[in-house]
Amino acid sequence: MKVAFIGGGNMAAAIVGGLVAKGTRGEDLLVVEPNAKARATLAKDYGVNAVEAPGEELSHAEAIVLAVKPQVMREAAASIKPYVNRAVVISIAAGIRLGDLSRWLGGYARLVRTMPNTPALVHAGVTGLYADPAVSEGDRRLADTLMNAVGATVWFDKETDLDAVVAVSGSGPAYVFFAMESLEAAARELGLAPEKARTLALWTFVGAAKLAIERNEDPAKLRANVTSKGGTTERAISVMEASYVREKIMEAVKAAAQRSRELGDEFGKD
Ligand SMILES: NC(=O)C1=CN([C@@H]2O[C@H](COP(=O)(O)OP(=O)(O)OC[C@H]3O[C@@H](n4cnc5c(N)ncnc54)[C@H](OP(=O)(O)O)[C@@H]3O)[C@@H](O)[C@H]2O)C=CC1
Ligand SMILES: O=C(O)[C@@H]1CCC=N1
Repeated sequence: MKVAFIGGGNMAAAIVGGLVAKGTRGEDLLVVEPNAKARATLAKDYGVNAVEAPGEELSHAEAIVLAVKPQVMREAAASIKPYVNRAVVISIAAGIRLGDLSRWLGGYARLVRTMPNTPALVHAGVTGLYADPAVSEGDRRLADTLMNAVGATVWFDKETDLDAVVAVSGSGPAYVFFAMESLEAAARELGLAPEKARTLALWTFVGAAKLAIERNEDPAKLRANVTSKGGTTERAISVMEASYVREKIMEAVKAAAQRSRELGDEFGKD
């Protein structure tokens, strides 16, 4: 599959890296990226064709992934408009609505809105996808194949669900890293050596996630299995509950979804 990326930043690099590691040839990937250093890194690391500005070669792509910030999506869409005629266009931007994107592309309708996440780089991503009911099965399959190469895919029936997806799994890795940082910091405060603190914190996350996935059990049940009556976990959880940690996490995720809607309002205007 020939795929072009508009924007070669963090998320595009994660998807490109994941695709190349899975066997996609770098020469089948084109990245349009204004930053010379980012272009050089992508070309060196993955053997992709990296160019400064869109040109005729874009019209050979089967899929074009729009991987720029919501703030510059309108400008990026305008820059590729002359070359969009046979590709399915896949946006990974938070907030930007397909109706706005279609308008910027002169009424082009072969569009899929997605929300991937950075673990795509290690084939452990998860991507939420939405397309208008009029989008063909073939175009959906193409978008699914692309994102499925770097992790799991989950389709949604309502475009507004993508604002929830960005808040949960798009931004989610940052919440997990935040929790990792906190566990590591606590380990250090308890007197453990830094490298040992990190090993314990990281493997605790890997192990807990692996257990939850492989056993397919409710996390609440798995938590109960760790929590001995009158023991250490019970004490820790009681501190978290007294501080409303669960409620705060839920509040934070809802704030992220609200920000996604705001990005759509702010940067989707004409
Ligand atoms: N990071 C993440 O975890 C996730 C991000 N996303 C979405 O992915 C998109 C990109 O995010 P991210 O990769 O983090 O951002 P980055 O800033 O890392 O990457 C965007 C890249 O696009 C370049 N760029 C700017 N304008 C244009 C243009 N007109 N044409 C081509 N390239 C351009 C930027 O160059 P310069 O820096 O020089 O401006 C930059 O290198 C966003 O819309 C975000 O919502 C989705 C899921 C997860
Ligand atoms: O923070 C952001 O806006 C982007 C979208 C999801 C992850 N990063």
